[in-house]
Amino acid sequence: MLIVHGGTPLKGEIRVRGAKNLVSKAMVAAVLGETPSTLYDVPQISDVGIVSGLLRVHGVEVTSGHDQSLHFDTSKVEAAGVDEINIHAGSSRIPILLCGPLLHRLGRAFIPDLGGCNIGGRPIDFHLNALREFGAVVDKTPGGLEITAPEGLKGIQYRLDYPSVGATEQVLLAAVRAEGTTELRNAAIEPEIIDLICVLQKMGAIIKVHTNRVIEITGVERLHGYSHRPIPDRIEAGSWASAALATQGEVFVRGARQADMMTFLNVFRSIGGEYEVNDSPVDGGIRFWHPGGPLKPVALETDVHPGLMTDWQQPLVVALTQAQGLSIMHETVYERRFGYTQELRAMGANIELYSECLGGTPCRWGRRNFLHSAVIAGPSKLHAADLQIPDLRAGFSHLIAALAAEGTSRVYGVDRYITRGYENFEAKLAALGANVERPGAAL
Ligand SMILES: CC(=O)N[C@H]1[C@@H](OP(=O)(O)OP(=O)(O)OC[C@H]2O[C@@H](n3ccc(=O)[nH]c3=O)[C@H](O)[C@@H]2O)O[C@H](CO)[C@@H](O)[C@@H]1O
Ligand SMILES: C=C(OP(=O)(O)O)C(=O)O
Repeated sequence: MLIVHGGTPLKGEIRVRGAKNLVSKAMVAAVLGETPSTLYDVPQISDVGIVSGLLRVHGVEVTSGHDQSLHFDTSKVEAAGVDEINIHAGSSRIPILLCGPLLHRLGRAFIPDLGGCNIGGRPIDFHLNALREFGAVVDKTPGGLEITAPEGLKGIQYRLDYPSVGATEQVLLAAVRAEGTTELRNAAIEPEIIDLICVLQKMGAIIKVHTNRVIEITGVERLHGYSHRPIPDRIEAGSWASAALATQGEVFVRGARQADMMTFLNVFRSIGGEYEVNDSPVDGGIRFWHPGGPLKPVALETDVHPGLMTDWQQPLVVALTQAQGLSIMHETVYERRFGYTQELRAMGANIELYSECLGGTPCRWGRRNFLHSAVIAGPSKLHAADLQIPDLRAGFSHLIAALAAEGTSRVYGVDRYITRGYENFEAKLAALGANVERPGAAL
C-alpha cells in the first residue's frame, strides 16, 4: 500500500529503459538461437523476473551484466517439469510465446495457464489455430497446453481476423525456423513487433515487412544468438507525460523517442499539453508539461498501431478529467478496460460508460453490450480516496489521480501490479517531488 499526499505538481526528470512489451519477447526469442544472446537496457520489472524464471526452468542460463544487460546461454535447452512450469501459471501472457522456440529446440512444449491484465476475455484462438496450421498438435490438459510437432513445423499462409500483437509474434517465432515460407496477413505492426523482427534478423532470420500488414518469413535451418538494445518503453513514457498533465507539472522523460510516440504526441498537443523533443542519441528524451490555463476536451479511439495505443488510454483518461468540457474515449481493443473508472468517480471524476461505439468507428464490442465507450466531463476537482488497483495501467492511473487529488489517498496493490511495467516507480515519484510514503517507512 502507498500513502499518497496529493496536490503537488510532478516536476523533474526520470528515465525509461527497454520496452516491457519487447524485452519479454526478445528474451523468448533467445531460445531459438544456438549461441548466447545479450539484451541491454533491461528494466527491472516483475515481468522480466517471470520470464527469466520461465527460461531458467527450461535450462537457459540467465545472468545479468553491465548496463542493465541480461545474458542468455541457450546451449542446454531442456524440457521442464510441469510442476516447475506451473509456478509461473497465471503470471503473464508470455508463456504462450514459448511454443515456437520450444517446438524447434525440443519438439514439444508445455504451456501453463496465462495471466496478464484482466481487461477482457483475451482468448488465444489465433495463436492455437496458427500453430495447428504449422503442423503442431495441441492438447488441452487440466494444468495447461501440451504441444508437440511430430513432423516439425512447415510454413503457412495465414490471415489474422484481427491484427493481434501476441498472435503476430507467435507466427514470427514459429515461422523463422519452419520449413518453407510463411505469409502472414493482417499482421500487427506495433513498434515492439518491428523491434522483435530486428532481433530475429540479427539472429539470422529472413523477414520482409510488406505494405498492408503483410509479413513474409522465409524459414532458415539454424539461428544464432543476438546482441540487442531494445526500443524505449513508449507506454511508460506516455504514462509519465499524462501524469505531468494531470498534476499541472513538467516531466522530462529521458530515453523517450518521438518516432514511437507520434500518435500519443498528437493527442497530448490536442489536449493542450506542450512537449519538446531532444534528439541527442546519448541523453535525449521528451519534455512534457502543462502550459497553464484550461485543457481542451477531445474525442479519441484506441486502436492497433498506428492508432492510439490502448495501454495509453487509462493515464490519458485521468488527464482528461481536468479538461474543460466533454471528452470521449472509445476503447476498441479490449472489451472491459474501463473498470478502473469506478474509483475515479468515487474521487469526484464525472465519467459515464456506454455500450455504444461513441468514437465514430463501429468496433467489435458495439453490438455485444460491453461498456467500452467513456464520456468524461471536466474539469473535476478530484479528492482523496482509498483505491484498490485492478491491473497494471489502471493502477498507474489511480496513482496519477491520487497525485492530482486534494488530500491523502491510500493506494492498495502497487507491488502486485504496478511493478509489472514500471521500473523503480517509487524512486521516480520521489525524483519528481511527489509526496508519497509507505506506511511505517518513517518509523
Ligand atoms: C505483453 C504484451 O505485449 N502485451 C500487449 C499486447 O497484448 P496481447 O498480445 O495479449 O494483445 P493482442 O494484440 O493479442 O489483443 C488484441 C485483441 O485481440 C484479441 N485476440 C488476441 C489473440 C487471440 O488469439 N484472439 C483474440 O481475439 C484480444 O482479445 C484483444 O481484444 O498487445 C496489447 C495491444 O496493443 C497491449 O495492450 C498489451 O500491453
Ligand atoms: C495489458 C498490458 O500488459 P499484458 O499484456 O502483459 O497484460 C499492459 O502492459 O498494459
